[in-house]
Amino acid sequence: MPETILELSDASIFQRETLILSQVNIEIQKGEFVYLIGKTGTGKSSFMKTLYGDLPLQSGYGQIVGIELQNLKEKQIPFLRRKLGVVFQDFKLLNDRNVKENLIFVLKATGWKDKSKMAQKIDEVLDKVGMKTKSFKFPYQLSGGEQQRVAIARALLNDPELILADEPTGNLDPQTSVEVMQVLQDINAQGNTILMATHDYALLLKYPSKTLKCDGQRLFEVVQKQQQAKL
Ligand SMILES: Nc1ncnc2c1ncn2[C@@H]1O[C@H](COP(=O)(O)OP(=O)(O)OP(=O)(O)O)[C@@H](O)[C@H]1O
Repeated sequence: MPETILELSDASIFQRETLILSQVNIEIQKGEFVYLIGKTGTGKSSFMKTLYGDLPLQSGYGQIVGIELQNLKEKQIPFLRRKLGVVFQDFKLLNDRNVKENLIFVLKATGWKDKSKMAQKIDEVLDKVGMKTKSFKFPYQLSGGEQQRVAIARALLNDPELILADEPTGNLDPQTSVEVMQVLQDINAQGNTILMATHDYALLLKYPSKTLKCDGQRLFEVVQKQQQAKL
């Protein structure tokens, strides 16, 4: 039975009074890897922000990981974020502490108390992204690709039902982008559902998958053939 992790119907996305996207009708099923593409300024980040509760859904229906977006209350946002893993272009690691401490910070903030369980979880997520041996490094001692791997590990800490990655390779060179993408592919192969906003058409061609496109205030699915024709 497919499980719908994300569903929007007749939804509109606004930045204050400005309409960014309208008549959004999409679904993402458990286990899918979905790209979100579109020219700069077409609304990818606004869409992502709506999904993690940073922008209110002002009109239409939306549910994400079982939580309705249109009536989302301020106090439900931490609960929503705990069910999501969010990865940003600029990593957003805390520079004043090492990798392990960055992960402990998130675990504590999300209610974990048992030290041995925390250590076990940290080992597990760092292992998944190939960073187990670097847990004592500070972010500034790591390459961009390594920092993004740690950010992906951090997103995995609470076994998220959906990972939202907003331009995760945007600050990385092409080779490192492929390496980070391979980590995301491996995580997806292990059952994680991923929505990734990207500008990187080389990745789309190398790792074809379901693709949503923002264009002309609309968000719609495109097929790979069309993407290639437009390159
Ligand atoms: N805080 C804000 N207040 C008002 N308008 C905003 C705000 N943030 C973004 N916008 C506008 O919303 C539109 C969509 O921006 P958004 O950042 O969602 O696009 P994007 O597709 O993610 O672009 P990029 O690829 O450059 O990140 C743009 O016209 C932008 O100017």
